[in-house]
Amino acid sequence: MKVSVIGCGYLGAVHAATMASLGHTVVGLEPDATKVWALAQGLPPFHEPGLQELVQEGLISGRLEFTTEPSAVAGSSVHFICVGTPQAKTAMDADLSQILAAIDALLPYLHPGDVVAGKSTVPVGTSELVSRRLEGSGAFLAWNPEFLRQGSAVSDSLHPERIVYGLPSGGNRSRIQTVLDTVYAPLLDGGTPRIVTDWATAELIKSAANAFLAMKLSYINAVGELCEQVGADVVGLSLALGLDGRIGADYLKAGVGFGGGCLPKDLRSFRVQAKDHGVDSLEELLSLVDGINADARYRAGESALRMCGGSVVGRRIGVLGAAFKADTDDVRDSPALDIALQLAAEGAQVTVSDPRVPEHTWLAYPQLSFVRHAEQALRGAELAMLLTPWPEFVGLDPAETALLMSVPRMYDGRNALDPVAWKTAGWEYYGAGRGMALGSVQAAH
Ligand SMILES: NC(=O)C1=CN([C@@H]2O[C@H](COP(=O)(O)OP(=O)(O)OC[C@H]3O[C@@H](n4cnc5c(N)ncnc54)[C@H](O)[C@@H]3O)[C@@H](O)[C@H]2O)C=CC1
Ligand SMILES: O=C(O)[C@H]1O[C@H](OP(=O)(O)OP(=O)(O)OC[C@H]2O[C@@H](n3ccc(=O)[nH]c3=O)[C@H](O)[C@@H]2O)[C@H](O)[C@@H](O)[C@@H]1O
Repeated sequence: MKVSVIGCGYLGAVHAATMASLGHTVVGLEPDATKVWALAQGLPPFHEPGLQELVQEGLISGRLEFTTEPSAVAGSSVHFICVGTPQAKTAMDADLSQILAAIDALLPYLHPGDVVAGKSTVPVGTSELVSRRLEGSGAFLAWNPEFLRQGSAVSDSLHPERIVYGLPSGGNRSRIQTVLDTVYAPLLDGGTPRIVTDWATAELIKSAANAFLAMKLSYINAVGELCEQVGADVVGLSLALGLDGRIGADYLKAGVGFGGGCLPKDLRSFRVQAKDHGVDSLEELLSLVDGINADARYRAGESALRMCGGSVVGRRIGVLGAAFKADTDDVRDSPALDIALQLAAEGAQVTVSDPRVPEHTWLAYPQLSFVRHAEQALRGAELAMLLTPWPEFVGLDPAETALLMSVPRMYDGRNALDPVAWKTAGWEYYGAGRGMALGSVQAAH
């Protein structure tokens, strides 16, 4: 089947390459000529494990191409909409301008019977809006939200936990479902559960999923704050909670809070949706989740201040990590970057190290120094802050690293280090949600 993917950013580039690997002929449409050039060379413009190989396989097979030319989508049976839905610049709701522009650009090339499948994360009611725009084209609309995570996007796409179709009511429903079943046949045949529902439910499934993950994270971070107050250890607590199958161990790693291009903005968009529809209780719940998350970042800065004796003015701080999580180069709404900026604003001399964040990112932050390797960030520093748990940071040798520092102090914002090993090597160690607790976890089967 020929399919098009409209928007080839973090989601679309992975979706295009995945579709090609499932055997489809794929055209990826992207207005950013630099991204198209890179993708067409088989060199994705961002770091995502396994993506380069998948894109190269697609290009070599002849089934995958990238273009800036909208007419190239003509003849595709399914058009996947993967454009951005960022938070609006002056409000908390989602900015749908990329979606509407993408649909308008698609209209001249749609044929009756084509399926337009929205994958972007959108507020409830967007499908209704988009379907009105498609009127007269003869194309059908499905909302088919995506659940992949950056850093494991390729395997998440090839082995999804579920596939959701939001379909219109009426006679064309089964026809659209058949088309999508054909697209996803290799995954469905492999046993991936498929949920078929209406547009509004599909839209809400995605918002509710991201908000639930955010809620779990803010819950454990708030409990972590209590742990710090009473000298308890949130890491041991999380381990014990996670062994309860009803709770589950995922999204219980306490730290500096969640970030990225999706969880924070989707949480805020969901807040607006709840408020707009008069569900104040949900809005209040989500608002607390958002507030706890902001607080987790703020508390990291406060801990740094405390560890430096009450002021960071002129003090050298080495920050390990800038990306919002490991295995991505993405700094959108990154807690690490936010905390580094907070400390620079307090007067600290902050040097940030990240193995993947592209050099051009730093042009926007002249108040920070940037280096590629941890050693360069930590040399002469009196506080180290581990804020993104890249393996190269987690694997640092505490004794050797202590020699780099003017004072060996570690704030572990991800609880990724072994506090006993670091303290034994002479470090003052402080973990988010565990304070100076010596790692009280002992698990045995
Ligand atoms: N990043 C992720 O892991 C996931 C993202 N999502 C959702 O997917 C959507 C896209 O997110 P990202 O890929 O992270 O954003 P992104 O900003 O990396 O990618 C969006 C791409 O769309 C392109 N674009 C903008 N206007 C366009 C137009 N009119 N026609 C064609 N392309 C256009 C942009 O140039 C950009 O390359 C968002 O709604 C997001 O919430 C959903 C699941 C996972
Ligand atoms: O809509 C999206 O774009 C995606 O958003 C998230 O994926 P992603 O943003 O890639 O990252 P996550 O792995 O969910 O992590 C989000 C944030 O939570 C933090 N986190 C995660 C887990 C944890 O235990 N503790 C923790 O602090 C991460 O460091 C990161 O800052 C969701 O997990 C995906 O299902 C969803 O498709």
